[in-house]
Amino acid sequence: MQIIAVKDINEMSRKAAQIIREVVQNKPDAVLGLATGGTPEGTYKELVADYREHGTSYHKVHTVNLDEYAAIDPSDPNSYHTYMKDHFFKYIDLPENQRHLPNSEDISEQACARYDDLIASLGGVDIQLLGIGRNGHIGFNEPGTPLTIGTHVVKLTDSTRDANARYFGSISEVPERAVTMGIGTILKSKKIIMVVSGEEKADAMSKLVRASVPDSSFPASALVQHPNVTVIADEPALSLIKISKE
Ligand SMILES: N[C@@H]1[C@@H](O)[C@H](O)[C@@H](COP(=O)(O)O)O[C@@H]1O
Repeated sequence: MQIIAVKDINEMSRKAAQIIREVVQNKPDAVLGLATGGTPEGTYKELVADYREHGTSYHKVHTVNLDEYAAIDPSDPNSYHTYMKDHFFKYIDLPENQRHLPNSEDISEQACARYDDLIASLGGVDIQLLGIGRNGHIGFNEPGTPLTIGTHVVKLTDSTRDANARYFGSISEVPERAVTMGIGTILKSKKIIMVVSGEEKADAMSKLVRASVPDSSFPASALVQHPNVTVIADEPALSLIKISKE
């Protein structure tokens, strides 16, 4: 796991966007695994700015998102379908039928399996963008989730619902379940980049750096098994870790 230490969220976003842009430039029909949450917002802004300035095209790209709330209307302002449209898709030339998110309305096992099949049929994810939850979740793989499974439905923990209550107004409005790529799905990606920003992630970041074996009580630790992971973390997120300046 390579760790890139940056000053702040702006530098983190520029770096992450640069890595994603290079993948698309080298492979115009790349499959991009995308994430939501507050942390990647700046990454999408940078990619949109790059699209406008340099015309990096997405017309052959497919995107597959990590997760979506269960039983939420895709047009709901808090759905991840809406998030992706508002932060990225509406600004770029990515055709609508090449944007894929987990089905929020059909959360059957078959629908989950179909999502993994779809990813496989596209040739797999070339680069997967990840954030991290305060409890170490990736996607919506909460602590305790087996580290080998594919796309599935999860019951969200109180910590995750509390962290996302800021979007919904109150915790009671936050859906209780979500559909997420499993860690097994995520680990099949050819390259993974994780963006981590802010002091509230410092504890998770220090656990991640110390992780040497996959441990389902801290899902992000599964990444130690993957050969191509880059974590871009800012100073506040790294505040509990001593990094040599030499
Ligand atoms: N499902 C998303 C995750 O994919 C994301 O990584 C996490 C952290 O979000 P934030 O970046 O807002 O802290 O939030 C949600 O739970």
